[in-house]
Amino acid sequence: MGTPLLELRGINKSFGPVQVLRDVAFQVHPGEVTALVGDNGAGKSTLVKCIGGIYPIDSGEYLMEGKQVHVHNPRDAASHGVEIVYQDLALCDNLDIVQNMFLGREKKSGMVLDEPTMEQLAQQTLAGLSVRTVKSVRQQVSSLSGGQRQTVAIAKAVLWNSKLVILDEPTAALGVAQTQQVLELVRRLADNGLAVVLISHNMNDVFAVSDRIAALYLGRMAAQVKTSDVTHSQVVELITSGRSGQLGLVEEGAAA
Ligand SMILES: Nc1ncnc2c1ncn2[C@@H]1O[C@H](COP(=O)(O)OP(=O)(O)OP(=O)(O)O)[C@@H](O)[C@H]1O
Repeated sequence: MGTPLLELRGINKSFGPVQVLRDVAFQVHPGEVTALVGDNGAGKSTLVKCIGGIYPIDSGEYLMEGKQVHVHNPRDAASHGVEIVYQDLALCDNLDIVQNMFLGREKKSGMVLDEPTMEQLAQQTLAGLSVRTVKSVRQQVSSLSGGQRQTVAIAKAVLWNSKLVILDEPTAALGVAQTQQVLELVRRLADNGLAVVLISHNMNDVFAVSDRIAALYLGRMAAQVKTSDVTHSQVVELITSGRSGQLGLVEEGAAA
């Protein structure tokens, strides 16, 4: 395996007296989907927010393409090509797809908004992701289905020359067919060369699209394994007890 796109070493994060992340190591490779799994409260969101610059890390190293970087805020993270699609999607219902994709980062031609360029870039991005479910980029977001909204949020994230896209439970609120479409899109992002992190509680989704699985247990990285090397039940064990056979945590922290 080449140099990881993102590598975290020895990450610690506390909120007051509560240590939420302990000595966490995490690697994400370009062209791969890495599933980030763990029980409620394991620390997945906190880890992702540290990667995205929303929470400062207390200690540890953050490397992009092998070089240490300092990420203090979301803008720093974006400058390194990191984009996060949160569960609430942060889309504005009263705006259309183009307006949403460029919200806060509008392109201008002189003093006025460069609508033709933004429209063209939005179309190109959706076409590049082989998205055919959206009829017009001038459609209001309020008129879109849950799956289409997720697609727009993902397209918005890849519009900015991103290298790493982190998706927080993208299929949580979707039906079967829409879940399938979103999973196909997730796979396509990686096949286009992006590094993708997928937070998911759904083992079927994890096994359907991921190349690797990183399992957090009580704020510690229990294991990071190739998906093809493990079974569903091993991953469930890693999630629930931090250990499965030879895999996982050994000393305190593991229930086994
Ligand atoms: N801002 C905060 N202040 C204090 N404690 C926090 C804060 N954010 C998270 N925590 C605590 O950190 C732990 C990990 O939470 P986190 O949300 O990262 O877990 P998670 O794995 O994403 O869980 P879920 O699957 O339920 O979203 C929890 O015990 C939570 O209560």
